[in-house]
Amino acid sequence: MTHKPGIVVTGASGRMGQMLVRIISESDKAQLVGAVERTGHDWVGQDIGTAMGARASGVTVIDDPLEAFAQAQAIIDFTAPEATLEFAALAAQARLVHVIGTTGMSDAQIEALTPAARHAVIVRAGNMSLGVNLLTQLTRKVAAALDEDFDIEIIEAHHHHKVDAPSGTALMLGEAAAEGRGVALADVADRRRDGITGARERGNIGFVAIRGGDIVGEHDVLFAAPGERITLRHVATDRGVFARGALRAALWGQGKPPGAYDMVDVLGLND
Ligand SMILES: NC(=O)C1=CN([C@@H]2O[C@H](COP(=O)(O)OP(=O)(O)OC[C@H]3O[C@@H](n4cnc5c(N)ncnc54)[C@H](O)[C@@H]3O)[C@@H](O)[C@H]2O)C=CC1
Ligand SMILES: O=C(O)C1=N[C@H](C(=O)O)C[C@H](O)C1
Repeated sequence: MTHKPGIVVTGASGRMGQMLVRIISESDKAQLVGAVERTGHDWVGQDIGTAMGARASGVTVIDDPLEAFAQAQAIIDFTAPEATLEFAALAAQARLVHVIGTTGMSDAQIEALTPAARHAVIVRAGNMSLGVNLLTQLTRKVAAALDEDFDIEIIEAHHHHKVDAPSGTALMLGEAAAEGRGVALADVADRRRDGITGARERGNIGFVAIRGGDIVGEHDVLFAAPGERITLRHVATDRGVFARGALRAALWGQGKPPGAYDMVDVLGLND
């Protein structure tokens, strides 16, 4: 019998957590061995399947990540920045593959993952879908082919519960566009527009965030010049695309040397 890597889902009651529990439970390549929620959450102590309104899974939601990680080969983590940093330290101690989908991390928080990546495989991406990771490659190429006559704007739309802006995906696309242009995103990002802003600065990369209803995730990269426009677009209609990508990353990371990776590595999309 082949060994199926054991996976812990952190933030198991969340929108992504529940989708991950479902996708892992249906997979014949991995097994769900743990579900973690924050202390005080109603689901702690309950079977994750039952809490989700499905069949009992035999996995109880607990609030002690260390105990959960002891059973596992990988954790899949779509939670919040502070929680992700805590999990990274624990996953590194246990030498687990840590798949990070959490967005809204500051530069300092991302930098703080570096020590953990010396001991464990970390796969982190603001978007785990195949489509968006292809879109980043296309964005880089189009940005490299066009000059600054083309204003670049990144427009993203998400559900009304989302707490961070711009989205992790928008920032990935912004990085790709900046890389294509040979500039640093930090030098050209235009993230705030309100009031008398003055005319748009040539060469800037603008970000626009829409929040409403149950939008899963939509991203447009607009290249607008006098007389013509190009739009590259990705629309996610089902969180399963992120969860399947994350599971693929957790399996891909098994046996890889410690380090910081992203979905471009997992999907083999390097140019
Ligand atoms: N990279 C990607 O492909 C995607 C990333 N995301 C990101 O994933 C994150 C979560 O998104 P959602 O599931 O929509 O949010 P959510 O709010 O539905 O779920 C987050 C869960 O994490 C739990 N949590 C927070 N702190 C915790 C802690 N210390 N210990 C254990 N659990 C803790 C919360 O109780 C909650 O259940 C966000 O940052 C979002 O932007 C979402 C979708 C795709
Ligand atoms: O919070 C979400 O929902 C999503 N977050 C990710 C992001 O910030 O880009 C990915 C996806 O768009 C859904």
